[in-house]
Amino acid sequence: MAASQFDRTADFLGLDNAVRERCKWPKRLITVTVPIQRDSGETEVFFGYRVQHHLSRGPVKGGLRFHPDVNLGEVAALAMWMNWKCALMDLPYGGGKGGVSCDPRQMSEHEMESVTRRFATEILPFIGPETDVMAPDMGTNAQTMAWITDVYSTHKGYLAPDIVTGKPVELQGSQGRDMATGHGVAFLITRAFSKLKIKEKDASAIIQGFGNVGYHAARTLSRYGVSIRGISDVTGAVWNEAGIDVDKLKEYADKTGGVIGFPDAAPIDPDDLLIQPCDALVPAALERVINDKNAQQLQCRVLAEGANGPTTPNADAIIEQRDDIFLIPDILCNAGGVTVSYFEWVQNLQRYQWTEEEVITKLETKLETAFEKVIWFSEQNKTPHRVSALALGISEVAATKSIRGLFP
Ligand SMILES: NC(=O)C1=CN([C@@H]2O[C@H](COP(=O)(O)OP(=O)(O)OC[C@H]3O[C@@H](n4cnc5c(N)ncnc54)[C@H](O)[C@@H]3O)[C@@H](O)[C@H]2O)C=CC1
Ligand SMILES: O=C(O)CCC(=O)C(=O)O
Repeated sequence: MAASQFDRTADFLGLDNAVRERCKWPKRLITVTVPIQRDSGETEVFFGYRVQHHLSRGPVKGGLRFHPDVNLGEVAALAMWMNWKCALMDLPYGGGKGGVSCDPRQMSEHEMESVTRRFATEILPFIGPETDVMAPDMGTNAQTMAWITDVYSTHKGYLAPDIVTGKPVELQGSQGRDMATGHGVAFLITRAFSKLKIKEKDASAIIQGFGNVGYHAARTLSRYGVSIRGISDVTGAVWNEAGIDVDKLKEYADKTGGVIGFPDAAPIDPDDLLIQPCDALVPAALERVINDKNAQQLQCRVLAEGANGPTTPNADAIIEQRDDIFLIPDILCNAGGVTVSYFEWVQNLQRYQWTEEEVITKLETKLETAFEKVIWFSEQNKTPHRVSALALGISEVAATKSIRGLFP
């Protein structure tokens, strides 16, 4: 998907073949084995990956994912998308992504810590505040980043908070990073609503995924007055036409392990959830969930891609034919996370902390600028929003590579 989106956009931009090839292929693909002792006493070997797509504009930046489906190809695609996202947001980074193929739902806290520390140790030679700065993604969180900070700092002999972002605030993490991605998704939905003349208090939303991105998107949207009708996670989906109390659902899901069984909403088939009428549909979990089977049936006004790669190219083609869906493409929609990660890195380099208000104000300014650029580009070039966002990101990277030149 990432490669075909790149090819389509590079064709549109008419990229010179030499630059095109240099933009397309990842610089480094690192695969490591991650042996740990499980609580049972048995040894298990996991596979871990880090892909550093390019370092032309600065260190690579991107999350670390723990999920059973993680593989080198997926991580490479996610790293490629990070390139264009960072460039679209005007952040001085290349794209990176990492992951360990493991199932956090089947692991104790101690086993998670062992996997994290061993993975960090294995990739130590390849990371650093000027080369590769990781952050949380699916299945990882602020605690994971704290363990990586500890491994790296112990190795260096001093505290190096700038080695990762998305750390706990107690360890010089940034105010606002935890909510940044979901808050950004919700903020951009309001920008799209304003273009479509939809009022928040009359609007409804459906959210797939109730983790970091889904929960904070739901929470912020409901604070704006949007009614959250349906929410799903790995345990199932729930529906309440009158609106779900997001804080209550969060309390319930934390206690029981998922949304299913929430007493103030009815169960609904997770696939059917995506095709219910709503003003905003937010896929905030997995890839390829909007595909050629359901794209024609979507009944949303705004499709806000909180997840990376939730829409297949076939579904894109269908959505482009429909003029009733306003797409906020992933590299724009979920860019709030990496933007506040950048703010965190800047604060860490300066050993200085900003307030939450400063962080969120700067975040919204950056998101608004990128959003308006994408809309402007689409109006000028009659291109779909995804192509516009990719074109803006890819052309920045191509320009950097061209001007730096190539050693003969
Ligand atoms: N955490 C961040 O700051 C950022 C995350 N993203 C992307 O957002 C997506 C979600 O990431 P996080 O919220 O961080 O992960 P997370 O691990 O905090 O939450 C993932 C959620 O998805 C749910 N889920 C898993 N399988 C599902 C299924 N089959 N149906 C419905 N829900 C399912 C899980 O139960 C969980 O609620 C990923 O694509 C990630 O790459 C993008 C930008 C930044
Ligand atoms: O915060 C970061 O550095 C990376 C976030 C991320 O992995 C993403 O935007 O997909």
